[in-house]
Amino acid sequence: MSTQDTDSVTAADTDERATTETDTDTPSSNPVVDLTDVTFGYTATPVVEDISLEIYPGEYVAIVGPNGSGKSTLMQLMLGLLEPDTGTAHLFGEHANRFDDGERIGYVAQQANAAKEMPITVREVVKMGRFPHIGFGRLSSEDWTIVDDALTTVGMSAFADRRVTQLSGGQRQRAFIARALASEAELLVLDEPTVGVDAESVDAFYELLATLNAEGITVLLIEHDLGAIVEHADRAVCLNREVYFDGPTGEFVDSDALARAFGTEAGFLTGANR
Ligand SMILES: Nc1ncnc2c1ncn2[C@@H]1O[C@H](COP(=O)(O)OP(=O)(O)OP(=O)(O)O)[C@@H](O)[C@H]1O
Repeated sequence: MSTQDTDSVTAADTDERATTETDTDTPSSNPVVDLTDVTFGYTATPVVEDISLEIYPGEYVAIVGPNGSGKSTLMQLMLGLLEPDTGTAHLFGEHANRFDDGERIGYVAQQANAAKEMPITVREVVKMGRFPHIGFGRLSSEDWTIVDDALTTVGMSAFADRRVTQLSGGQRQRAFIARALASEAELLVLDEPTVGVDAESVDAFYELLATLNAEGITVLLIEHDLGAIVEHADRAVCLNREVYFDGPTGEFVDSDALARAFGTEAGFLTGANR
């Protein structure tokens, strides 16, 4: 979904907006992520080069590309965790800095890195989602309601008191999505969220993402499984240092971008060589 409900906006509302000098509402057409001519390298050789792309509220975008093609780097540039060598990266209309927008962004890191050693419970993980709102103060009863609602949404209420180290991969990912929901994030960023998650849980996981996206949350993910991307995401950005394709997922698999970006891997990815 990529549009917002504007039916309820009356002509009077529109006039008032037009004449209000201190209008701080963000128009729905403003991009959440806005990269312009971004080039970045860890050394003198760029790993992403001359990337321009915009992601709008409500979109469901998958970044795809072969190993080492710069996907995670691009995501870090989008979030302001890395600074472009040249070009600009904006997040919610400002210089990208994930920490300035902590409450608006839910970041779900790669499964392999997430919570491996965290000796805390699921509820404690989800509670962290409230920290951008309350600092290190105590959670109010309203905050706890938000935490419990987030646990319910991801189907993890029954596991609330279990340590995250004692969860399956899929359950752990749900716990981290619940943390993002508890922070009332507008943008959910997921780096290979289904790595290490069993096949059955993967389907349920994508259903959850679809539900959240239908509720208006912008979803941006890195995913290796092209089948999953075509089935679930609306838009694919295919990267191999440069952008090879940016458009509807349905058009991606049939485009020559797949072969150009992935080379001989392409047949395996689409199942042609299996
Ligand atoms: N911290 C770093 N220091 C130096 N080089 C790095 C660093 N992180 C990544 N690279 C290199 O930059 C290139 C792009 O890496 P990146 O992790 O962005 O690719 P990716 O598409 O996410 O890969 P994968 O699909 O394997 O996770 C690779 O050649 C990688 O070796």
